[in-house]
Formats: sequence, C-alpha cells, structure tokens
Amino acid sequence: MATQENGSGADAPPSRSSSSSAAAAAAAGVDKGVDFANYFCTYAYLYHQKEMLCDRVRMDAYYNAVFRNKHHFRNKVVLDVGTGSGILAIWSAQAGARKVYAVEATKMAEHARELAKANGVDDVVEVIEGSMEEVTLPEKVDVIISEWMGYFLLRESMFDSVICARDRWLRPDGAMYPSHARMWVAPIRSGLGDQKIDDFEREMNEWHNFVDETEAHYGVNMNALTKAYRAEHEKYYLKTSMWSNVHPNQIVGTAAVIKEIDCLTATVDEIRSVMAQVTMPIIMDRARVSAFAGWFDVHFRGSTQNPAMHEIELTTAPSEDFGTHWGQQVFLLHPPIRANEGDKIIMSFTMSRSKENHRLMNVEFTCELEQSSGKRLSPVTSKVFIE
Ligand SMILES: C[S@@+](CC[C@H](N)C(=O)[O-])C[C@H]1O[C@@H](n2cnc3c(N)ncnc32)[C@H](O)[C@@H]1O
Repeated sequence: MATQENGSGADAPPSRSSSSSAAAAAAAGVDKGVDFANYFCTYAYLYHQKEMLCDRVRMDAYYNAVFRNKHHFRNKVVLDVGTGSGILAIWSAQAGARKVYAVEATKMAEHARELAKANGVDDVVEVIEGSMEEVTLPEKVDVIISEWMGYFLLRESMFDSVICARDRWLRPDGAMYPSHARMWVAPIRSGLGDQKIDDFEREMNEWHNFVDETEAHYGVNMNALTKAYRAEHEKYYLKTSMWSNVHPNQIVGTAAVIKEIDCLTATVDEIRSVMAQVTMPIIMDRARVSAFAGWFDVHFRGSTQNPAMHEIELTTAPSEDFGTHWGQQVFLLHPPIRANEGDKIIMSFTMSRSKENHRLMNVEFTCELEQSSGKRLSPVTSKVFIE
C-alpha cells in the first residue's frame, strides 16, 4: 500500500511492490534486503491488507471476474502471485479450483493460511511463504491470478514477479487474471477547493503577500528567502506527483491511452519504460489546464483459446461515485496552459524506473498546445517523480 500524501492506497507506496527474479534483481542492481525492508514490510501488516480489502471497486472486479467465469477455475490449478490475506486464493477455491498455490513473500502468509482453514478451503489452498521468483511448484498451472497494480499501474514494479511466474509456471494454454492493462492520461483543471492542484503562481503570490505583511507588522523583510521558498515549492509541488481523487468534471480534454499491456505476452523490457506521444483534443472553452491526471484500468478477458464468459473491467478513472485506493496520479503543469474547445494538446511522455529504487518512477513530459488555427504555443516541460 502506498502512502503517498493522501494515498492510503494499498497498492501504492513505498509499499506495494515485489522483487524481480534473483538474476534480474541482481542485474538491475536491486538489493533484496533493502527491497524487503522498504517494500514488503508494509504488506506484512493486516492494517495495510485491510485497506485493499476495503476497496469496493477492486474487490467487486476481482470477485466478479472469478465467480462470473467459474469455468476458468473449476477443476483447474491456480497460482495466486502475492496472495496477501489470501482472498483471491480463497475465491479461486470457492469457484471450484482443484488446487491453488498461494505465494506470499511476507509473514502475511501465516494469516492467509489461517484464513483458508477458517473458510474450509485449506485442502485446496496451499499457502507458500516465499518470494515468487524463488518458489518451486510441483506442477504447471492453468490460471495465474494476481493483484499486482501500483499507482499509475506500474509503480512498485510488481508485475515483474507476475511475468516471472507466468514464464515459469503457466501452461501454454493458461489464462492470466487480469489479462490486459492500460495506462491513461488526461489534461485537467484545478478542482474547486482542491488545494492539491492549486497552481504554482497562486502559492508564490501568497508568499509575496506574506513577505509584505511580515515587513509591515514585524519589521523584517523575508525576501531573502523567496528564492529558497520557490525552490522548495518546486521540489514538493512540481517535482513529485500527487495522489488525488480527481472529479470527472475536472477533465478538460479527451483522455488518451499511453500504454497497453497484454499480460500473457508482456516482457519486463516492455514495461521497464513507457514512451508515448499522444494528442488530446480540448473539450471545453476557456479551460485552464493546470495538470495531467494519470490512471489505469485492467480487464479480465481470459485467454484467446478460452475467453471469459463475462469480461470484467477494473477502472481507476476519475469517478464521482466510485473512487479507489489507487486514486489518480496528478502531475502539475507550470505554467498552466490556457486552451479552448477545438485546440489540441500534444504530449510526449516517458516513464522509467528510478535508478535508486526500481519500484519508484521518473516521469518526463512535454506538452504543446496546438490552437484550432494551427498555431503552436511554446512547449511546457516537466520532470516528476512518482514516489
Ligand atoms: C497488492 S497486495 C495484494 C494482496 C492480495 N492478493 C489481495 O488482492 O488482497 C500484493 C501482495 O503481493 C505480495 N508480493 C509482492 N511481490 C511478491 C513476490 N515477488 N513474491 C511473493 N509475494 C509478493 C506482497 O507482499 C503483497 O502482500
């Protein structure tokens, strides 16, 4: 779970991640001890697991994916990568699986074992405490189920572990749950009373007022600190993305997909960095584009040979009624861009893993406004860290 500001997001934080295979981890310079201390530790707490278990959008999607597609589970062998409390493994057993291997890196495995027993499926669910990359199963599996998604999909890099599990243990005709994933971005305006995406200039104006008032009332001119304040402000407000529950009416342009993943075929190389160039038509007059929101969705479609009877979608898009613990990641734009309906924003986007911590992401984007007349305004560039 993640503990970005506001993000009680279970799947996000310096918390929800996993390790890559031992070899891949070593190659990527990942210190497994540090990874365990920084990433896995939070998952060992029931408090954190409960936050994920309380996310109704998440829970309903997985529940429906399993129980409305029982034919994928009945008499099948299932692998749950990162079982946590064991919920997905227990559902798989209740849906008729013959055997479920439930792998969990942390001591949460003990609780999962207890829960499987208390729910009468311990004869089917075998909880294995260990890192997915290092565990050996006695047989290949028909289905891999996992809830691996972090903030903006890829934060935490847990999908690496799912890929590793798939390549080692999934039968050639097996199915991935979920089977597909997408990353989205959209230009947004500030929400009413939404301090988080209030723009940079407004904050700096407040500082200037503060300098004037301090001098007037207390006789000390604080202006010598203006540069430092600006730098600090830039660091915290512009260089780091923010967790937010964006209201749909904040979206001022058509959302665009920047990455599509087929979970059956994706490779770690394919997700190590994300690069895209997208065009987003503005859908509102006098829009002040102050930020971009990023989110993801996943789909449960089964496999080509054995499609789902009922395709289920789990979306973390801005919603008036159904927020998720993932929320959206908001990347501020400085200066904001003024745009009108008919204009387009052309965005070049890259996201790559932080060298210091492969589970955190560096995002870099450039936005150019193309007005309906064809005139292009100067591009605005930003480098943002998803921590
Ligand atoms: C987001 S939680 C999901 C928990 C549970 N499946 C659920 O849906 O509520 C991910 C879990 O995967 C575990 N995990 C992550 N990477 C793993 C790995 N490489 N091997 C084993 N467990 C891992 C974490 O410790 C965490 O408990």
